[in-house]
Amino acid sequence: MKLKEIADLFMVKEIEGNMDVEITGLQMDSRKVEKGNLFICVPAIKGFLEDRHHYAKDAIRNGAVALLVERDVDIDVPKIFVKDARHAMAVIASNFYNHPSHEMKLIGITGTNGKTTTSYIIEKIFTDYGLNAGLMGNNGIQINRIMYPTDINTQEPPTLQRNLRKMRECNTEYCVMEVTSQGLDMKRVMGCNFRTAIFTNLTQDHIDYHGTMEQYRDTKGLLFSRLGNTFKSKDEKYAVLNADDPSFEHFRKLSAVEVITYGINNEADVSAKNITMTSQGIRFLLITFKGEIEIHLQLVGGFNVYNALAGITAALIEGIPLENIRSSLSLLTSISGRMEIVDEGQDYLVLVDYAHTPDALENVLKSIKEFTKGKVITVFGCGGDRDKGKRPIMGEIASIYSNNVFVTSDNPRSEDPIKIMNDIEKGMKKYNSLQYELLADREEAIYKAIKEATSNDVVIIAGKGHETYQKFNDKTIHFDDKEIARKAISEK
Ligand SMILES: CC(=O)N[C@H]1[C@@H](OP(=O)(O)OP(=O)(O)OC[C@H]2O[C@@H](n3ccc(=O)[nH]c3=O)[C@H](O)[C@@H]2O)O[C@H](CO)[C@@H](O)[C@@H]1O[C@H](C)C(=O)N[C@@H](C)C(=O)N[C@H](CCC(=O)O)C(=O)O
Ligand SMILES: Nc1ncnc2c1ncn2[C@@H]1O[C@H](COP(=O)(O)OP(=O)(O)OP(=O)(O)O)[C@@H](O)[C@H]1O
Ligand SMILES: N[C@H](CCC[C@H](N)C(=O)O)C(=O)O
Repeated sequence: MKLKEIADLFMVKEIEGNMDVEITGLQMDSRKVEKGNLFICVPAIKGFLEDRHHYAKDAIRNGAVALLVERDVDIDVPKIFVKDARHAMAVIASNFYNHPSHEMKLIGITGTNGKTTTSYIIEKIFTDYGLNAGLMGNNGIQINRIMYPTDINTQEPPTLQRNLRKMRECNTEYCVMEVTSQGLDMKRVMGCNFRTAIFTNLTQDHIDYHGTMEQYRDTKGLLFSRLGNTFKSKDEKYAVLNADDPSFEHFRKLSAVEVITYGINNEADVSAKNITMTSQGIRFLLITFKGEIEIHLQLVGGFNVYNALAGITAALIEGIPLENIRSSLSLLTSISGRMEIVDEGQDYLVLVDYAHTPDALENVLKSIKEFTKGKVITVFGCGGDRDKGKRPIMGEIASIYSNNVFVTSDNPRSEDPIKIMNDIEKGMKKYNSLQYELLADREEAIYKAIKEATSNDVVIIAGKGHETYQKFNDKTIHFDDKEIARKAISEK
């Protein structure tokens, strides 16, 4: 694509230099620039990103041939000046890759918890039905059933649109994408032609970024308000909303498209009745606008009924029969790092889960309480450089529902692990003759928790799920909760 064609995408802009240069790709990280790229100078955002204008020189040195900027930088190369580089980046990326989201059906999932789980449920049902479905989210990018790693959940437009194009080249018909609140705020998915937008739930997280819960909610609402406001189109769009969530009405009002609801307690188009839970899974009667059927999930945790209902609704929209949905759900075993059982033949249950928000931890512990005959032993920590407000709340939740708690480290990043544990401890209360210990070394905490377990107990290792690293101020080390748990069980 010529630089001139890129400049012509904007009404209000200034240009400087030769617009005839050929652009080979788009980049917003000077370290990743390739020869012939356009380097996009996005500004810093809420203290989360370094201002890319500072890296323009590095980018040119590394092979970039032109710059998109919000303000002038003293480098003599062709430049396009725009008012909003993030908006421009989204427009350019979609155009550069020839709007791949218009050639497939895009399903976006937003909410505090349950995005990854719901996306896997959808992918399973769709794939079993013979549809080619890709995934984009926290666990990576899956194209033609191969998972590629990512360092970010909702990707920046140059990577996101490139990956959507790759998916199209591999005949992907559906892309199921996790859409985070930061992603929406940073305009990463602007221009993506979503067919279905799903809302899971809204509880406290990321207040460090958004400032207040209202702002966090309003940002999530963008996924629904941006779905469109016209009905003269062949590709119908749908908002799938959790009728039981307190924010339901807010999102319903924002949606101009058809709203389809799911829920358990409030009236909904897709609902579950007669729910029974064990440590092996969940059974319920599914009631939908297409009929009723008994569902058996091998997933553990009552909250997974909501994730299943959201996924089922997305499948019903695409006309997948109830019998196929039932069969796929019965075959879905655990999802990496989500209530995943670590089984070394021991007579107590060990679960690795990704609960890193108060609501997730509470739901997980409540669910465990429902089926545990013995003690609940919890290992968890809170991330450094993330919402500090959730630390004491999670401390209190862990103390309410556990018999033993090992507070430990979960990616301390630039913070002092001891300080994070102390923040958590402020919320801990001596409920039910609770015993707890602060152990910064996560491996030691897991070993002690497993040593403590006896027959019929449950050890829940929360917060890191599928992650295979631990991030410290000065280094990132390999760390895998499942691996350590397996070792600890077999060495016991
Ligand atoms: C803090 C932050 O947002 N970092 C994002 C950023 O990484 P980065 O390394 O470029 O970060 P930076 O702070 O701008 O730069 C760090 C250093 O890199 C060097 N640098 C930086 C830029 C450059 O052009 N050249 C360059 O040399 C400099 O030495 C600089 O000091 O740009 C990367 C490429 O897009 C992102 O992957 C990465 O997101 C990280 C992983 C992140 O955690 N982001 C958060 C805010 C986020 O978006 N999270 C949500 C998840 C929410 C959820 O799941 O609930 C998400 O959607 O992922
Ligand atoms: N519907 C739900 N309601 C509440 N908690 C849930 C729900 N689904 C999952 N959880 C809990 O949240 C954790 C994270 O689940 P999942 O990865 O599916 O969510 P996510 O929205 O993708 O999270 P993140 O944005 O942080 O990646 C799970 O390990 C579980 O503890
Ligand atoms: N996407 C979330 C994941 C948090 C996972 C937890 N293990 C942590 O590191 O805090 C975040 O980056 O805030």
